[in-house]
Amino acid sequence: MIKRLAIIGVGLIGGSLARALRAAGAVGEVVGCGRALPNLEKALELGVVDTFTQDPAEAVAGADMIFVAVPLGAMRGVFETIRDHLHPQAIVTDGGSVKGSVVMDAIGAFGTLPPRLVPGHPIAGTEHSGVEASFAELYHHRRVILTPLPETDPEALARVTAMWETAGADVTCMSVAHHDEVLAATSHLPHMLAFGLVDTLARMRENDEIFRYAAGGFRDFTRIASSNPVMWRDICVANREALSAMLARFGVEMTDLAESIRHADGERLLEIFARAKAARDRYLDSAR
Ligand SMILES: NC(=O)C1=CN([C@@H]2O[C@H](COP(=O)(O)OP(=O)(O)OC[C@H]3O[C@@H](n4cnc5c(N)ncnc54)[C@H](O)[C@@H]3O)[C@@H](O)[C@H]2O)C=CC1
Ligand SMILES: O=C(O)C(=O)Cc1ccc(O)cc1
Repeated sequence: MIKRLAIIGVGLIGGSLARALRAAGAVGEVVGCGRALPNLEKALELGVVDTFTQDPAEAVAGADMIFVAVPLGAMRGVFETIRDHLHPQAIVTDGGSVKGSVVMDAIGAFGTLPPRLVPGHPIAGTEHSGVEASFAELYHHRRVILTPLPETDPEALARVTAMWETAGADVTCMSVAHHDEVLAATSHLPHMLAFGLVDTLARMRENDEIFRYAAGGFRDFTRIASSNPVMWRDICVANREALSAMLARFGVEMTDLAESIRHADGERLLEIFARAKAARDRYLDSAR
């Protein structure tokens, strides 16, 4: 049971956690904190938070659990603002999509990694932002990755694990570096492909006509290109090393595919498509 939960950044991710914990009766009071007043007023009106403030230092006062769910570029500033206002037993965790940058931001702000800081990442979301997009079931049967460090307090880790499980999630732990490499491949690269494809087509002269004749495959593939540009700029910058490596690798594979097409190498094309179909079918089976 969390007595006082401070949510810094009451958007899709922060708002959904607050809703889930409230629905489970696992939280006493929820204090929301953010920069945009209309979003905080909406959070209050929707019953996602009990009170709100625009000052993170005020939000964390007396809180036993603090969830930071702001864009990655705002993490360090939030850590610096809350640093001197945390209760000694308070646990700080976050939902940022990259973990190496959050750990570096925490070390930069606190001087050393606080033992009661548990870096985390829910592998769940949508292309929508803001508290109005949040919903209590977002984390049901979805994975949450925690990346504790050797200095992380086991009791803090256990409490954050229990919090996510109460929200309906399955919790996995892994190292910061492994997290950032895996997510570069499975989440950050696909978002780059969607953004890149839609931008390329949008800049072609005939784009009105092209979009008019786009079929379901285009819609499925490009849904994530509607995601928040600020959030994705921050993810790219924060995970630039792993993402650049994945993009370079993918570029080589695309060049190979283009060559096979140019040479009408049907055998090679069948080999690539059959391997990809089998892999996706296996993924869907295991995700069921
Ligand atoms: N959108 C998604 O599908 C997922 C996002 N994430 C991560 O979760 C975090 C939050 O993302 P969303 O909830 O989607 O974004 P969002 O845009 O819905 O919510 C972010 C909130 O943070 C507030 N904010 C921005 N700067 C702030 C600051 N300096 N101080 C206090 N509040 C501030 C904004 O006003 C906004 O209400 C990001 O770090 C993102 O990488 C993680 C998993 C999935
Ligand atoms: O909308 C989708 O399908 C997503 O992939 C959402 C998402 C975005 C960022 C994350 O770090 C995790 C999940």
